[in-house]
Amino acid sequence: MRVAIASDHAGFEQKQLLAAYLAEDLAQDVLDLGPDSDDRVDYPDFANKVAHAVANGDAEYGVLVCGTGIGMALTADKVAGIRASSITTPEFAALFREHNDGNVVCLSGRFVDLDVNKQIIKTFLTTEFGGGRHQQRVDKIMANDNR
Ligand SMILES: O=C(CO)[C@H](O)[C@H](O)[C@H](O)COP(=O)(O)O
Repeated sequence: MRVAIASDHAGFEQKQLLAAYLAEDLAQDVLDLGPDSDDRVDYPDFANKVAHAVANGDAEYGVLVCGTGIGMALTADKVAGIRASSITTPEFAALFREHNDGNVVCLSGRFVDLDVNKQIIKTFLTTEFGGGRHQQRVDKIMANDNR
């Protein structure tokens, strides 16, 4: 599976470690869309890179890391085809996949420990969408893409 990942300066350190975790421990094909240093950048520029990679099929899932995960989620979720959320626990990661068919998970590099973010990513990538009643709700969310 191909997973796109990016961060801003606040998420850079964890992004580097999480990209290695994805490749080495979870055996994913990782598309690292930057940045290459912790120089200050604007998170929407990197959220857009990952969101468009997922929306156009270059990657199946996306991972974004900023200070809180919130700014990344706000940006990525505005791209057609994207269901992005800030996630801070593995339990929410499971429900984000099972109920919402989330495709871009947004993490906090400043307030959530690396080990918890690893668990979130693992859960996010291994939990299936539940379908059924959840599908009709996701369809209603995605109808907003055409408005
Ligand atoms: O987007 C955010 C908040 O929703 C992220 O936490 C950013 O990383 C943060 O805003 C960056 O702030 P900084 O003061 O420029 O480091």
